Formats: sequence, C-alpha cells, structure tokens
Amino acid sequence: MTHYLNYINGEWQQSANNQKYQSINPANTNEIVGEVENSTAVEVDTAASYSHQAFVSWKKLSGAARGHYLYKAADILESRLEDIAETMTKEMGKTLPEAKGETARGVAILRYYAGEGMREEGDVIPSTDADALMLTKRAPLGVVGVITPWNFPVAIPIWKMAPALIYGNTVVFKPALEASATAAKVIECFKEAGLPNGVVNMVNGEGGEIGQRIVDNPQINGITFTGSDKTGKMVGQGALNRGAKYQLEMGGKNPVIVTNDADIDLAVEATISGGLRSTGQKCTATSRVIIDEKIYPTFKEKLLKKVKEITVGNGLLPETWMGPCVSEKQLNTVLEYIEIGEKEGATLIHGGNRLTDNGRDQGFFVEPTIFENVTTDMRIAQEEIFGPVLALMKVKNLEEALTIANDVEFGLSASIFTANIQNMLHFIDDMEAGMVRINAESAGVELQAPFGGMKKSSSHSREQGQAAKEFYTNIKTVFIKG
Ligand SMILES: NC(=O)C1=CN([C@@H]2O[C@H](COP(=O)(O)OP(=O)(O)OC[C@H]3O[C@@H](n4cnc5c(N)ncnc54)[C@H](OP(=O)(O)O)[C@@H]3O)[C@@H](O)[C@H]2O)C=CC1
Ligand SMILES: O=C(O)CCC(=O)C(=O)O
Repeated sequence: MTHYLNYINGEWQQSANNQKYQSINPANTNEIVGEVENSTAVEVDTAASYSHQAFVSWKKLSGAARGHYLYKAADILESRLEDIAETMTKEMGKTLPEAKGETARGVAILRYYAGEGMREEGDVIPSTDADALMLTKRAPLGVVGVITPWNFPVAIPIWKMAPALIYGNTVVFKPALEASATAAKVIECFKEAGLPNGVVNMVNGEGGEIGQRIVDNPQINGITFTGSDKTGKMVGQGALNRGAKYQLEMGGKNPVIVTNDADIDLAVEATISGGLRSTGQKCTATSRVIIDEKIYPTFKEKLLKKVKEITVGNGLLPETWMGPCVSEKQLNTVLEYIEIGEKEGATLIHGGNRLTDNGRDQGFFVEPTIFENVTTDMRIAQEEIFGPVLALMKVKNLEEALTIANDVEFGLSASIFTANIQNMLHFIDDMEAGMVRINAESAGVELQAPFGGMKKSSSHSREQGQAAKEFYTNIKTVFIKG
C-alpha cells in the first residue's frame, strides 16, 4: 500500500494531526489502494498562504512560460497513463478502457490550455474619444480553490487546474477522498514538471473540514466545485457571503428522446452507453428514456436484449463492461432508489439486485436496472440516482416528450434520436439543457467546447474550452489617453 502525503509549497507533507484515510477498491474491499492524510483546516490555511505568495511571481510570467510547464506536465502524465488509469480503476471502479480514455483526455486538456498561453486575451473597443485607446485585458483571480468529485478523478481536476494555472492563478486542490490516490499521482506530474513551489497545492481530507475551509479561507479568491447539488449550494452560499467568485457544476437528470422515425439500433446503443457506462456515475448520464409509443415495443425488446449481455465485474478484467458503484454509500443509494421506484408503482423489467456471486461479494456491484411505466411525478424520474438505472417513459409525440424532458429541476445534457430535421430544430430550441445532442448519447464532453447546465445543474457558468476564461479571470477595461 502506498501512502500519499499532502503537497504544499512544493513538498510532500504530513498533516499535523497524523490521521490517515484508506482508499479501498470498490471491486474488492479487502484491497487498500492507497492511504492519504486526513488533514485539518490548518493545512488548508498553510497551503493557501504559500499559494498566495507564489501567485505574485506566477502571474508575472508570460503565458508562454506558464504554458511550457503545462506541456511538460502533459508529457509526464502521458508517460504514466497506464499506471494512473490502473490506479483509477482500482480506486473508483470504472473499467480500464474508460480510465485510460479519461487519462488521455487529461493529457489533451493540459495541451489545449498550454497553447492558450499564446492566444489573445482581450479586445480593442473603439472609444468615443478619438485620441484614446480603449481595450480589455484579463487579470487572474489569485488563489483558486478546486473541489472535485470521485467520478472523473483525472479529467475534472485537470479541466479545473489547467485553465486556472494558464491564466495566472495558483491552486489549492481538494480531491474527493474516494479518488485521492489517483489525484496524488496527477499532482506528482505537476511536481515533476517543475512548477514553482506553491503554485499547485493539494490537501487531502474530508469535505466538511477541508472543502469547508477552502470555502471560508479569505486568501482563496475563487472556488470551482463539481459534485452534489446539496454540497454545491453550501459552497456557493459560503463563497457569496465573503465575496469570493464561485463556479458550481452539479447534478443532472438527463433524458434521451426517441422519436418514431429514429434509428432504433443507434438509439439503443446510445442509451446503454450513455446510461450505464461508468455504472451510471456521470452527471451527464442518461437516466430517463422517453420513447414514442409507436416504436416503444421494438425499442424495449432491443434494449432488454442488449442489457442482458452486459457483464458486471472488476473493471481490470477484459471481459467486464460495467464495474462496481464507487462506495457502499453509493451502492445503498442506488438500491434505495430501486426500492422507491417499485413502491411508487414503476415496473421493474430488468435487474434491481446487488450482485454477490462469482467472487463479487467483496465489491459494490449492482445489476443494470430498467424500469417501465415510469411517470414524471415519481422520484426516480425527478432525482439524480447516479447509478445504472434507466426509467422508460412512453409518449404520444415529440410535444409530450419535450414537456416531460423539461419537467425536472436539472438541465445539464439531453439527447434526441430522430431522422427528421424539424424534430431536431424543435429539440435544439425547446430543450432546457446546457448541452443538446442529436443522434448521440447524452454523456460525452469535448474539452474545447463549453460544458455546463441550465436550471439547478450549474451556477449558470461554463467550464472548459474558451468558456473557462470567464471564470478564471476578471476583465479589466483599460483606457489610455496619450
Ligand atoms: N456532478 C457530478 O459530477 C457529481 C455528482 N454527485 C452527486 O452527489 C451525490 C453524493 O456524492 P458525494 O461524493 O457525497 O458528493 P459531494 O458533493 O459531497 O462531494 C463532492 C466534493 O465536495 C466535497 N465536500 C463534501 N462536503 C463539503 C463541504 N461541506 N464543503 C466543501 N466541500 C465538500 C467532497 O469531499 P469528500 O467526498 O472527500 O468528503 C468532494 O470532494 C451522488 O450520489 C451524485 O448524485 C457526486 C459526484 C459527482
Ligand atoms: O461526460 C463526461 O465526460 C463528463 C461528465 C462529468 O463532468 C461528470 O459526470 O461530472
């Protein structure tokens, strides 16, 4: 078992309280993947203080110089892709191909933002004074607190830290405990890329202690968070109270609409991939499948046939298609929602059980689960489950499908499967979601495009691509008169 320390001011450091957290393998709870510090608020304050000092010279570097460090970190991450992906699979359960894909995405994100150091950062705006020059330029926020979940332990920290750094901010990072060993391996890449001391810091520990102190520490000027709706609200309120800038990415209840002219095989593939890959633990995962009644029987039959072929097991095994839930807590949440669905009167047509046979008794495995006769008022149609559970809903036409699709508090991602251009245009205009996808699954994010949701899914900000600049910088309007 490897022990990972906090990373503060360029050094691996122990927490003063000497308490540890053990990160276990959700496919085999006998295996401890790593041990990290279970730190206190004191370490956050120390990290924030060094980060604040490092900011002074980091922001003075040219964008190209900062980009150089990110290119180096990308190369190191790429050279360790196999090891980091394997740690991810062992630590949070997603299959090895998915973990490798995510780590490769981390490399690509680092390179994208490294290049950003050489791109334009403002506009020239005509002044009403003919003798003046008016322009905008970007100023970094200062120290940025990065609070991340366990479901994308490489991609999410990197899509937050890389833009923070390239625009001249320094970072105090708190990864989710369930993915803390993977996070430490990512931080090793930054260390070995030679970033100046204090520019990137990582403090491990519980959200209520470490995350909360990031929210409250006055030296932290901006906070970026991905996670649950409940915690996100607290983070946003805490930041607002002390005037820190904040950005929140939270839940989803993402629909896929299948119209009567859709390519049914394609829609079935996308429903399975979007809803069940990563064991349904994506904020962009499909959870509601809204199907035209004319094709409903065919769609259902094809879906069931394919879902029955899914192999559930340890994500390191080549034959596994779906890994375990990340933790016992998450497994219990999923099982609880399955019970709620049955009590509410939905019909369970596949799955619904924990899997303990064939050596799976030491893991948090659950069957891929499908309900039908789900109505929009049910909790399984309204609340984020974050597990491999699909709710089938039958509708008469696209109008009804859109009404149901929009009848939730979330608005992150949504898909439609149709061959009709009018249906596509109607969906693009009237679907209340930050990402609308046509003939493609609801999950899936491209690093160069804005990512974020409407309604309760986000703080109405966007991450990734050029959109990241809006959060990690402040605009300065400059007026120069000769
Ligand atoms: N949008 C998304 O991508 C995600 C959504 N979720 C949703 O959230 C549910 C619960 O998952 P969970 O992991 O508990 O999500 P949380 O929102 O609790 O965790 C996300 C991050 O916030 C930290 N955190 C916890 N409490 C606080 C706090 N008071 N102040 C600041 N930071 C805090 C966590 O730390 P730590 O966990 O280490 O204590 C973790 O790093 C899931 O079932 C799912 O519905 C979960 C993960 C990702
Ligand atoms: O779909 C993806 O690749 C990213 C989803 C995501 O950001 C999340 O689940 O938190």
